[in-house]
Amino acid sequence: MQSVIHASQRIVVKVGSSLVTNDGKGLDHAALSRWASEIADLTRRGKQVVLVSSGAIAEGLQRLGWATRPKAVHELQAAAAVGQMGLVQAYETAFRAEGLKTAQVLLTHEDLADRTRYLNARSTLITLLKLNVVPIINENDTVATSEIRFGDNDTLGALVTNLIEADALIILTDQQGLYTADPRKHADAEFVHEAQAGDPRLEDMAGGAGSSVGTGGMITKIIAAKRAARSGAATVIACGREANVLSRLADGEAIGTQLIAADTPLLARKQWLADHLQLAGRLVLDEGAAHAVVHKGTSLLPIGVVAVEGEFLRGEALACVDPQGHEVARGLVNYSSDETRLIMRHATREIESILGYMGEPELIHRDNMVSV
Ligand SMILES: Nc1ncnc2c1ncn2[C@@H]1O[C@H](COP(=O)(O)OP(=O)(O)O)[C@@H](O)[C@H]1O
Ligand SMILES: N[C@@H](CCC(=O)OP(=O)(O)O)C(=O)O
Repeated sequence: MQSVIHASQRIVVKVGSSLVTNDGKGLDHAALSRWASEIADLTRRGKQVVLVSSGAIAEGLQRLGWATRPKAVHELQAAAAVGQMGLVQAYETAFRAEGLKTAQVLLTHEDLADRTRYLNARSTLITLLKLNVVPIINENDTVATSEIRFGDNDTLGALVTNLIEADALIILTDQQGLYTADPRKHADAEFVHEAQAGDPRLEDMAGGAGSSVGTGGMITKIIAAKRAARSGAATVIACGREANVLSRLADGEAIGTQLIAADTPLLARKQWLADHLQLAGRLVLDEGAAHAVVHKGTSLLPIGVVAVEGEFLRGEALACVDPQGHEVARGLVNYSSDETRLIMRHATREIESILGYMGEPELIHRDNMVSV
């Protein structure tokens, strides 16, 4: 088995808090220098690399002399703001020693949920890569509140992978990769060398965070791989403490767990629809409409809707659920909630007589809808 990284041109590398801060003991400058030198090696091979780095909160706690992680969000945000300074300073120094420039990019979920800001973030990142600059990305913790957070940087790494249509996502952590159970708790857990991203059995193997500073654990990495696969990217989960891990992967050495993308990549706009929208309500579809949307890829017509939940405006994102309540699709609605309540269960030709005007014939057009 050869690592997919060998043939990957554009790569997102994510490093977790436990690695970056030496399990919360303070920035691991030696590790940062190693990764910088390996990323420089990758760029010399013609690859483009984006780094998603955690560690701001853990480093902030250390700098502020706080022994325990506070619960209050504003204190965590303050710690992140302090720690982020240390983080970017350390990366800038480490990459400068390799002759590479860095750029700090802080993102929130809202930035990616807004189509214009999403496209701006995409073109900025691609411009930086063309300029041979290494973008260093983290969540903008200072402004992100709980409802709008990515929550963990594994998710952020996957969304950045989709955003720039990278070929691969490498998640560096404190384990060799994925085991059949958390190796900290199960000494007999077996190593998983390769699997398909999105295989539901992987989610049963993965547990929560292993250290006091990591947040997501293995489960967020497995879900990140599933998301990255939506744009056709493979994910490698490997140990960031392994010598020359990135260069060896680029040589083709099969280290870590490789999660291959099986599905055909979704079109960029559909990926954005699937991942970045905050839902404003739900439409309950009848059996026939749910089947047509999922299996035939058709638009959703008002006649197939049996119930409307929530208050929303034209253009907002809605979940479409089948009669059993399972989400089958999501998309951008052409009518407000009040209008939708009036036209649901009616044929398209009746829209004009009910509303007094005729907008689009579909409630959600197939181009603005994605099955989930
Ligand atoms: N099936 C599994 N295989 C490997 N590690 C697992 C598994 N389930 C849970 N873990 C835990 O996930 C931890 C890595 O996640 P986390 O602590 O969030 O690190 P990071 O800061 O790198 O994101 C490991 O240290 C390990 O204890
Ligand atoms: N934005 C936060 C990220 C926290 C986080 O997701 O950490 P991890 O699980 O170690 O990747 C920080 O920099 O502290």
